[in-house]
Order: sequence, then structure tokens, then C-alpha cells
Amino acid sequence: MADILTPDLCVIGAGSGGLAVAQAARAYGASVVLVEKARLGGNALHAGAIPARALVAAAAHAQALRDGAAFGISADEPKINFRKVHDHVEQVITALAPQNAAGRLEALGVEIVRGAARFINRKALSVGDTEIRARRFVIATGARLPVPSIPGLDAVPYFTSETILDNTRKLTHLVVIGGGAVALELAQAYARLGTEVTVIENGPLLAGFDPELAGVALKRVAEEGVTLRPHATVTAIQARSMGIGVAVQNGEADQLLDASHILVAAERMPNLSGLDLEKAGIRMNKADPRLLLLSPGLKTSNPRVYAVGDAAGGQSVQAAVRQAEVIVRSAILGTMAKPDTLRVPRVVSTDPELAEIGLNEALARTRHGVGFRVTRWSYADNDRARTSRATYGLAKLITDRSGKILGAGVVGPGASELVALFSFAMTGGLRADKLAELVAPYPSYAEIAVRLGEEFRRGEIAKPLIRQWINLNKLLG
Ligand SMILES: Cc1cc2nc3c(=O)[nH]c(=O)nc-3n(C[C@H](O)[C@H](O)[C@H](O)COP(=O)(O)OP(=O)(O)OC[C@H]3O[C@@H](n4cnc5c(N)ncnc54)[C@H](O)[C@@H]3O)c2cc1C
Ligand SMILES: NC(=O)c1ccc[n+]([C@@H]2O[C@H](COP(=O)([O-])OP(=O)(O)OC[C@H]3O[C@@H](n4cnc5c(N)ncnc54)[C@H](O)[C@@H]3O)[C@@H](O)[C@H]2O)c1
Repeated sequence: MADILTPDLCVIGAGSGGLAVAQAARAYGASVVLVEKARLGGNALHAGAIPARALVAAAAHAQALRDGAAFGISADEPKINFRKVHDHVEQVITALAPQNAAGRLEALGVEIVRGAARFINRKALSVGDTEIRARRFVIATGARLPVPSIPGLDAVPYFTSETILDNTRKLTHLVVIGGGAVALELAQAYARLGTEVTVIENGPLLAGFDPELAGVALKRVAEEGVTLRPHATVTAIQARSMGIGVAVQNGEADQLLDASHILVAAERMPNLSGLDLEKAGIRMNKADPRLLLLSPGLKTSNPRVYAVGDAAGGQSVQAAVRQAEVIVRSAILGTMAKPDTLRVPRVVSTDPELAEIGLNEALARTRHGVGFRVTRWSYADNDRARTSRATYGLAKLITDRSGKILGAGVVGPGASELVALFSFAMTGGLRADKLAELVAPYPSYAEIAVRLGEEFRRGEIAKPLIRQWINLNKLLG
């Protein structure tokens, strides 16, 4: 070994999670070594959130032209130049890359080591000729997409939810395997860019999201021409001289689709291969051996080693960033905490956007039985939505009987911004009726939060005890 480094903290992986840990640890004055085998910035910058959002934005422009007639603006069917759409996506990545550039991180005092890390024992890992003996380690190696075992899939070329973001060609008929957040937003984006799209999902579409809210998003995706097949199975894939045959079973019925391309957008799993975890005494979860065995505070079975982000089973940038704070406090200050996963917003970037925080109705029913209230407000009753003809949206506020906000869900324009507002209210411990005191610009989507507060209050006033109190006050003059 040529070099031996002995930092306070060694972070493996420079994606959203690893970068958040490294920067927070430097803020506490800890010495940090960051190991990265590919590009700084990880999935979100190069093959996830950012390129996907940029593609969705390009597709929204195409759709706006089609939807213009209702606003008195007519245009021909948009002409899509896929090469230029891809250039736009690349330009967005290039513009954001300096935030994660080596120079910026080094200026913060983070030492970067290039290469693939692997543990050599419980207290050290190696990267090429460099040995790193750190006081604490953080596995921030992200996720990978295991290929579903579908007969014939290995014999045809296919995109994954990451590689499709590099595509520069028009696709004729894209068959999407998977019906989660990533699948649906890419399906709608490709349909808007002129591709015929069929989504095949084993179970329900957008599983885990409030079905009433998800239904609003899915209805619009289907109305725009995406064929949605929930509870369907791809049974076989056949290479043909022209295109790809996809055999689908949906209940009793069998169907053979003519696809030009396939997108695999099934679950991503922690990327832990090549780390030699057993040499560090790091064990896997018995219930699901694809996952690490982790304490609530994200420590592995080796107390020197933590995991963050997708490697720890998180599935979003915001989840990784929340976990990073908890890990750094534990590793540097020795405090015990655990990330509150429910406080992390869950978002689907379809149009309309879908966003949830905290408990949704189904989770509230499981945890609180009948001891909770759902307050709704429709975008049809919001003046800003009327001006944009976006009246199909819906917001739901979930509270306990005393008005404590347990969660919120929104489907409609600006859903993720609105959910950020509810997140702030929950963090500040504001009760639902306090939302009525928010002074929102007029007309704005933020007024939906105010209306939910007023609606909640109206429900309270209707309670017999409160009515009696009001009447008593009247009698007292
Ligand atoms: C298409 C798509 C769209 C998405 N959209 C969103 C979105 O809009 N919002 C959102 O919040 N999330 C979104 N996500 C999820 C989000 O991108 C990830 O949750 C997030 O990037 C995870 O960050 P991470 O740091 O855990 O992992 P990553 O960003 O994957 O970083 C892991 C890093 O570790 C490196 N690495 C791996 N093994 C080693 C090793 N042995 N040695 C050294 N380095 C190693 C990798 O090269 C990589 O750079 C999306 C995902 C996809 C696929
Ligand atoms: N805007 C955002 O913040 C944003 C955007 C995208 C994704 N994300 C995050 O990424 C997470 C992961 O999303 P995802 O969509 O990649 O994964 P997911 O796990 O939510 O969905 C994968 C789907 O594929 C299905 N599937 C698996 N194998 C299949 C097969 N052989 N045939 C048919 N269907 C199959 C599963 O049943 C599942 O519904 C989300 O939960 C979300 O937190 C966030």
C-alpha cells in the first residue's frame, strides 16, 4: 500500500447522500475522505432526478402547444428533435455540475480519492493502492436496478430508468415494465414527445400513494394516450427481425404487443456489490437479504459503519439528506437519533404532479383507526387553478381529532411546493386551524392551504360543544 489515510470519516460514494454527509461533517470540523469510482454527483445529477426533471420539462413544452387551443392559442402538432431534447438535458446537467465539482469540495476541506472502495477488515478499506483507516465509515453507494427474470429479456436490448435518459432517438412504441413513480413520469414524458407508450405493472400503479390522489394523475396520463395495464405480467419477450414481441398476461387474457423498445423501471435495490462487506463484519437483513441490517440510527452490524441514501433503502434525494444529518450527528457528536421517514415528502413528477407528506388516509386508518379527520379542497375551487384551467387537482389534509397535522397529499400544479408548506407546518407543530391564518398571495395555489385550514375550522365549529359555547356567549350578551 502506497498511502495510508486516517480521517475521522470516510464516505464511500459521492451522490446526494455521500455529499450531504461529507459536507455536514466538514461543517463540524471533522476530517473527511470521500471515495468515488465514477462521477461526482451520483444518480440525481447524472441519471436520475435532474435529467428526468429536464426531460419532463421538455415534454411539458410539447404538451402545452397541444393544449393551447383552450387558451385561444393554436399550433400544429409540435415537431420534436430528440437530439436537441437530449442536448437540453445535458446542458442542465452541465450547468449544475459545478455544485459538486472536486475543486469546490476540496475547498471545503474534503479529500477526494478516486476509485472503487472495498473493505479489508472491520476498521479499514482500500481504494487501489490507498488504505483508509477511518474512525467512522459511511456506505453511500446508491442503488442499482436488478434485471427482472423475464424469459427472453436478456436476449434483447433494453433501456433502464437511468440509461433512457441518454437516449437521442425517437422511439416508436415503448413498453415500460414497472408502474412506480419513475415509470409513470418517464412514460408520460415519452408519450408527450410523440412515442406510443404502454405501461405494464405487476400490481397496482403508484402503489403506496393515496389511490384517490394517484387516480387523478393516472387519469390524465391515460387521457394523454399512455396505455396503462396494472395487475399484468410480462410473461416472455421475443426478439424479432423488426422490433420486439412482448407477451403480457392480464388476468385470463393473453396479449402480444409489438414494441420498438423496452424500458425496465422496476424497483432499484441497494448497490453493495464489490464492497466485501463480510470482511468488515457487516451483515445483511435476514427478512430481505438484498438490504443491509441497519439500526434505527442507520448503523450497520459493524458499529463503525453507517449507511445512507439508496444504499440504506432510501429512495429519494430528500430522504438521503435527512438521513445524512442524523448520521453526522451520531458519528461526530455521538448523539442517538433516527430519521423520521414520514417527514420526507414523496413525489411523482407526472403532470399533474403528486406529492405526499406524513400519513396518507390509508396509513392514518392503520395507525389511528377512526380517530382522524380528512379535510379536502378541490383545485376547481381555487381561482389560480381556474385561470390556468387546472381544475382537476385535489388536496387532502389528514389531522387527528385535536387538529394536529398528521399528513397531507396534493395532486395538481405546484403539488410539491404546497406539500413543502405542510411539511413546514408539521415541523413547527402548527395545528390545522392555524393554516387559515396564512396570508397567501391572490390568486395562488398556496390559498389551498388556507382553505383547508378554514374547512377544518368549519368542522370544529359544527361540533355540539362549540355550538353550545357560542350560544352561551350570545345569551351573556
Ligand atoms: C429516473 C430517476 C428519477 C428520479 N427522480 C427523483 C426525483 O425527482 N427526486 C428525488 O428525490 N429522487 C429521485 N430519484 C431518486 C434519487 O436520484 C436517488 O434516491 C438519489 O440520487 C440517491 O442518492 P445516493 O447518494 O444514495 O446514491 P447515488 O446518487 O446513486 O450515489 C452513489 C455513488 O456511489 C458511487 N459508488 C458506488 N459504489 C462505489 C464503490 N464501491 N466505491 C466508490 N464509489 C462507489 C457511485 O458511482 C455513485 O456516484 C430518481 C431516480 C431515478 C432513477
Ligand atoms: N419527484 C420525485 O421526488 C421522485 C421521482 C421519481 C422517483 N422518486 C423516488 O424513487 C422511488 C422509486 O421509484 P421507482 O418508480 O423507481 O420504483 P418503485 O419501487 O416505486 O416502482 C417499481 C414498480 O415496478 C413494479 N415491478 C417490478 N418488477 C416488475 C415486473 N417484472 N413487471 C411489472 N412490474 C414490475 C413493482 O411492482 C413496482 O410497482 C419512489 O418511491 C420515489 O421515492 C422520487
